[in-house]
Amino acid sequence: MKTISLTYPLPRDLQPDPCAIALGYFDGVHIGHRRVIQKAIDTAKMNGWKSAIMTFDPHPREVLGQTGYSQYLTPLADKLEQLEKMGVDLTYVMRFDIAFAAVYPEDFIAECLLPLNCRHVVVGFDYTFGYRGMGTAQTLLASSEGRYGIDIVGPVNRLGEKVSSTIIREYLHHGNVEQTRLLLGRPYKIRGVVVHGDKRGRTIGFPTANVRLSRPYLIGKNGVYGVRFNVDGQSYRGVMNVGIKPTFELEKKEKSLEVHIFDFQGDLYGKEVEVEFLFFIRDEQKFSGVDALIAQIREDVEYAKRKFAEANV
Ligand SMILES: Cc1cc2nc3c(=O)[nH]c(=O)nc-3n(C[C@H](O)[C@H](O)[C@H](O)COP(=O)(O)O)c2cc1C
Ligand SMILES: Nc1ncnc2c1ncn2[C@@H]1O[C@H](COP(=O)(O)OP(=O)(O)O)[C@@H](O)[C@H]1O
Repeated sequence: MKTISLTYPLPRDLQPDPCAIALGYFDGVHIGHRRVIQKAIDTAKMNGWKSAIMTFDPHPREVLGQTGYSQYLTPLADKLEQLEKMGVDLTYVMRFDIAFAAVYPEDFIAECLLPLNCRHVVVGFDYTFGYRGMGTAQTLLASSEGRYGIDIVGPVNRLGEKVSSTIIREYLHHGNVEQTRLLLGRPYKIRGVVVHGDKRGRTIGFPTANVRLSRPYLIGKNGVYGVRFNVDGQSYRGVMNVGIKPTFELEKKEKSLEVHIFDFQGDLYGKEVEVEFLFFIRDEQKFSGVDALIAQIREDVEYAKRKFAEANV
């Protein structure tokens, strides 16, 4: 997949091949997004065009000063990875800045869309674009003048609701990672690097790989999770604590992610790893002492092993 970064106004020397393009922010690349993206891929294939995506970075809400959008389900690099996996030929990453936010919908079509040589545009039914989000699928229809075809993809529903990045974020805030998995079509996954912790893990019999996030991921509810831990091309099962380790009353109340990996021995410091959230086990707790914590971690491990075996994940 080719990735092209664009800023508004677009350069004049673009001479792209004809394409079918899907428009959207696509945080998470969830099953609703996939329907839109797949439509562009299929239309491109049928017509001998390139399949293309136009996405934006950073999130409009981050730029327009609304809160709550500095953490993502798929930070840009993860989004690109998912799009590539789907077989998209070309992704345009449009920088979302103040100048771009002020572009009227009709000008967006004339100045940002048509220069990309798009023959077909695919959007979700509730997609909005341009200044104050005033542009809709209807605007695209009204402005096409036969220059491009349009597909408007209807809502994809799951678990009784319209699949959306917002609802997935809410699920993560409640620790509902199994529901998240259904809506994403894959487990929620973060990437990071293993860093040094307080070296306490090994003294309590449960060494933990402390994972420092490489990208701005949304981390949901504090608590203990059953996870898959991927490193060096190998995949392991394990349990992860997300939280501030209240038992130890540490000065730094920073959120940490620590994975105890089953059937693993070795040194992981400095390694790039992936953690997939598979199921929630319990809330993080403050224990009366280390012995109570160790007893509980033993139970967590037993529970997780049973659950892994039952679910075969
Ligand atoms: C499965 C699991 C569950 C944990 N649950 C808690 C908890 O509920 N409360 C808590 O204070 N710490 C909890 N911890 C964190 C331990 O306190 C932590 O792993 C230990 O302090 C080691 O820290 P270190 O890696 O910085 O040396 C848990 C750790 C694991 C692996
Ligand atoms: N089964 C295991 N799970 C997690 N880490 C392990 C395991 N076996 C060995 N390790 C190594 O031990 C380190 C964790 O030991 P720990 O005492 O908890 O130290 P730290 O406080 O630096 O995390 C990991 O970063 C990794 O290099």
